[in-house]
Parts: sequence; C-alpha cells; structure tokens
Amino acid sequence: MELKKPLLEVRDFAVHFKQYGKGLHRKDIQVISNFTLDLYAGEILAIVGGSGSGKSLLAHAILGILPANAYTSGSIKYKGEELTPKKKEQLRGREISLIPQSISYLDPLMKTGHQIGSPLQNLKGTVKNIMKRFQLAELVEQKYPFQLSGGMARRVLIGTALSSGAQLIIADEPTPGLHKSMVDETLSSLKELANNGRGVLMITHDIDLAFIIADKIAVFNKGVSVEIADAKLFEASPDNVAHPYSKALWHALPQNGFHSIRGMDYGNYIDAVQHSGDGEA
Ligand SMILES: Nc1ncnc2c1ncn2[C@@H]1O[C@H](COP(=O)(O)OP(=O)(O)OP(=O)(O)O)[C@@H](O)[C@H]1O
Ligand code: NI
Repeated sequence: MELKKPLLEVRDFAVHFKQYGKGLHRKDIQVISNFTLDLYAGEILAIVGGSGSGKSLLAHAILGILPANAYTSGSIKYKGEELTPKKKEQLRGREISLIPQSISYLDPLMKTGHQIGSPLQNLKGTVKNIMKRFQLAELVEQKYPFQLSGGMARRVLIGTALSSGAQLIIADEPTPGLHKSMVDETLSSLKELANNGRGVLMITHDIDLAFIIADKIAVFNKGVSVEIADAKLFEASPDNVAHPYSKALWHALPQNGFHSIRGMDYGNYIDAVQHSGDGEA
C-alpha cells in the first residue's frame, strides 16, 4: 500500500517579532510556538482560537506574506518540499490560495471581474459559474473594489480563491458579515474542493462553522496549538478532547449552555487544575 504524504507539513514552527524600543533596547515577542500539523489532500482542517491567538499569522507564514519584522523557525513543507521564500512566491495565488480575513486585500486598481478571473484566465466557465453561485451579478465585473459593499467584496475574495484552481486553500475567517445563504454557499464550496482532492485550511473563531465542515480541528490558544481533535468527536462531547481550553470552547457554545470563557487564563488554569486535582469548572 502506498503511504499517503501530507499536502502541507508544519513542524516545530514558531513566529516572533523583534521590536525596537528606546535606544538599543530590543524586545522579542513570540506569537506562535511549537506548532506542528499535517494537512492531507481531500481534508479540511480548521484552526480555531480566540482573537490575537496567531491564526492569521500562521496563514501569512505559509504564504510568505508576514510583516518585515517577523522571524520564523521550524519547517513548512508543501508536497514534501520545504517552502522557501522563493517557492512561496511561486506558489502563492496559483497552487496555494488565500481567502484573506480583510477585504483590503482586493487590488483597488483592478476591476473585480478581472480579479476573480486573473489566476486562471482560461477557465472562463468556472469564473462565470462562481460569479453566479455567489450572486455576483454581471455588473460587478465592471466595478472597482471601492464601489462594492463589504459583503460583496468578501464574496469577490471567496470567488477569487475558489476560481484559482489551487491545491491548497487557506480560508482566514471567510464568512463574517455574509448572509446565511452565502455562508452556506461558502462552506459547501470549501467542502466540494476537499471532496475534489484539494486541501483546505479554515481559520475561524467560530467553532460551529468548523463542526459543519472540518475533519480535524486544531485548537489555538495564545500562539500554541493545544491539541488537534477529530471534529465529529469534538462536537459530540467535551470528553473527547483533552485540553481544558478545548473543553471550555465546547461549553461556551449556545447549544451547550453558553458558559463564558472570558477572563480565564488557560495557562494558569491548567496549573490550577493540576495542582488541586480538581475536574472541570
Ligand atoms: N507586525 C506585528 N508586530 C508585532 N506583533 C504583531 C504584528 N502583527 C501581529 N502581531 C501580534 O501577533 C498576535 C497574533 O495576531 P493574529 O493576527 O495572527 O491573530 P488572529 O488569531 O488571527 O486574531 P483574529 O481572530 O483577531 O483575526 C497578536 O497578538 C498581534 O498583536
Ligand atoms: Ni486573524
């Protein structure tokens, strides 16, 4: 039997920022540490975590678009090959495509119809189909990004990534502000991509979205992936996940009682649990 190789392999990955204060004083801020994951073709892996936990930076690291003051260590491989800065540039927008979190990623000087079509000019049918699916009426093709509403701009970004023909799609909070029908359309499009053998990395703070389509869920807290869980098992019961933060995320869901996780520090909380021998709060 042939052993399946991951599409994306991240090993002991870390991101930190060097910041210069007054004089020669230098601060080093670690924003992602010890991150390891495998994503296989045909799979959807969700990265779930709170605001500022490092999810977008992880996406930007894979694409090679981190800010200039960021430093990384560890390894990211795509189809078994180390992703060097040059390789990332070659693959970006072609083999690896991003649905960015911010709609400011649209090229302000390019009409939207061209942006959607530009990654694969020869797939005109696909572009039309995607325009139709995301209700981007023909007239949108003639508009510049500043003429679009927020929801429409977001749909253009989704359409651009879906029509790129990429093997690996990274969706960074793809659905905020969209109508439910468009959220459903986005999720089913991502699912179809995975069913067609693509790999999908979906970043979201909304664990319910992850439960709908993900195969695996990596739980992120303060730049550390506390665990990678099977999505269906995680959804079924907090007993199926190991980490207190993952359990707390489950209990915070409306259908599971809405227990607030605000103001809890799960770094300290873990210690407290271990020291007192107490169970879950
Ligand atoms: N250029 C930078 N210099 C220093 N720190 C930065 C820089 N860019 C981001 N950070 C910090 O890195 C951390 C992770 O940011 P990131 O945008 O990845 O979070 P996120 O999980 O995507 O959050 P959100 O859910 O709000 O999108 C944050 O604390 C942020 O302040
Ligand atoms: Ni983000």
